[in-house]
Amino acid sequence: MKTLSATSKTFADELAAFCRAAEPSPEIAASVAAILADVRARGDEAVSYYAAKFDSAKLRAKEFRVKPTLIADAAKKLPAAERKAIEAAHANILAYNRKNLPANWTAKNKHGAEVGEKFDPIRRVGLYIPGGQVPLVSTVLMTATMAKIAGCPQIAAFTPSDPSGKVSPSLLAALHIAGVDEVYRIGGVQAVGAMAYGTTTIPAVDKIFGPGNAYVCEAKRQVFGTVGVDSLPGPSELMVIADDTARADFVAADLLAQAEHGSGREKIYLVATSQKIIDAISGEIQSQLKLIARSEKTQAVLTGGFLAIEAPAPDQIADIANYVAPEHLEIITKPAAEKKLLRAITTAGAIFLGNHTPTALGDFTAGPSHVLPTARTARFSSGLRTADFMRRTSIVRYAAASVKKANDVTSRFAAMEKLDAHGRSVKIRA
Ligand SMILES: NC(=O)c1ccc[n+]([C@@H]2O[C@H](COP(=O)([O-])OP(=O)(O)OC[C@H]3O[C@@H](n4cnc5c(N)ncnc54)[C@H](O)[C@@H]3O)[C@@H](O)[C@H]2O)c1
Ligand SMILES: N[C@H](CO)Cc1c[nH]c[nH+]1
Ligand SMILES: [Zn+2]
Repeated sequence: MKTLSATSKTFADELAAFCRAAEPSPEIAASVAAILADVRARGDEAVSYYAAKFDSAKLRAKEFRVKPTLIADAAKKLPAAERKAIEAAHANILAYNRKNLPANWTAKNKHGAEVGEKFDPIRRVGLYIPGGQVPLVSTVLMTATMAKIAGCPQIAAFTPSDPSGKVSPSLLAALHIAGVDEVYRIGGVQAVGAMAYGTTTIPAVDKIFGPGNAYVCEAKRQVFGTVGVDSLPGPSELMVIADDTARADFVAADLLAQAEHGSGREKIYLVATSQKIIDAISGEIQSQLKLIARSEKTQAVLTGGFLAIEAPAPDQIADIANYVAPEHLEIITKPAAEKKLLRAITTAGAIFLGNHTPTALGDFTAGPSHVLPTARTARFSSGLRTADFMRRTSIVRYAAASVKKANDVTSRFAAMEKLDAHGRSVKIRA
């Protein structure tokens, strides 16, 4: 763990350097570009090659797609307790995301013409469901649910298989419950390439959704333009802002939870109002680390990806949070400070308030999607929601009376832009 004081002269540079380490390195960018180019050139053959190389899975093209019967079967055999959990989370996610379904609208402009917007589902969407370290069953619900609410007619999901070609049965069951039956046992950059360019067996999608490790995230960045991408949700991040009302054991548990994801590039930040609080939480982290499974990968994040910052003043804390733009932000402070911080912090992916709101609730079941921007991209993008699965089209209708009212304005613009034919096309109707 690295500890900084927000009042030190070198603080801004040190914080910037720490954050830069979350961005994809030139080496990652170059290797991703090479894989994407190969998938574009060789299609299925390249997808098979990289599935063998990175996932040790020997897959022929005709085996990429998971048979729909296998997906339905996984749902049938799902243990009752797992079904109950998936259905309960699904209900919350559905309810939350139905609220952000955009509605068509029309209004009259100053000329009396009709103007408005209509929203349509994107025709074919691809969902990336991470599965390199562990199968993220919840990501199925956090993406597919919104695609369904939006009404996307074609939804294809991609997730890496294990070396024997198997995909987690719980993940397949979640896909069935969410209503997705086009599933490919392909992950990583090769899955993003297949979604973007299409192959003989995998039709290209119009937009790619979902989180992934640094390679997957960089691949999405590189294919943007050929296809749409939702945002850049990469390795998980959490910043906890804690004063002396924060329970050290709770904060430690939450930091360990996001460090646990295991790609090795996760980032955790503790911003505390005193060194005493940092010490108490660090002590808790060390004792709780002994209690969790897969602790070596978590330990690696604690060593290289954990930054503690002592910052006593709320303004300073808000500046730090706005700079880092963390994927998840927990604010565990006295009510007055919470109110101030909530107003001043404008760039976090998702905010969790108080001692009883661990980020894991948002990961699994609270309602908003856990697909959230990382690596400072929350400065300009937000978490996934239903509208991301839709296209918006503006609509305009002038009648003879309203076009007359617009003629003066359009002829002036046509003159300023020296575009005579533009002006004439309105004048001829006025
Ligand atoms: N920001 C979010 O919204 C969000 C949500 C959920 C999960 N996550 C993050 O998603 C990540 C999931 O990572 P994961 O690794 O478990 O699964 P993943 O499915 O994202 O990536 C696994 C794939 O990466 C590819 N890969 C591995 N090493 C490679 C290399 N050297 N070169 C090229 N490709 C390589 C392999 O093809 C493998 O199938 C975690 O970091 C987690 O924190 C983020
Ligand atoms: N914390 C991840 C988002 O960064 C979401 C997740 C899924 N499963 C567990 N956690
Ligand atoms: Zn998580």
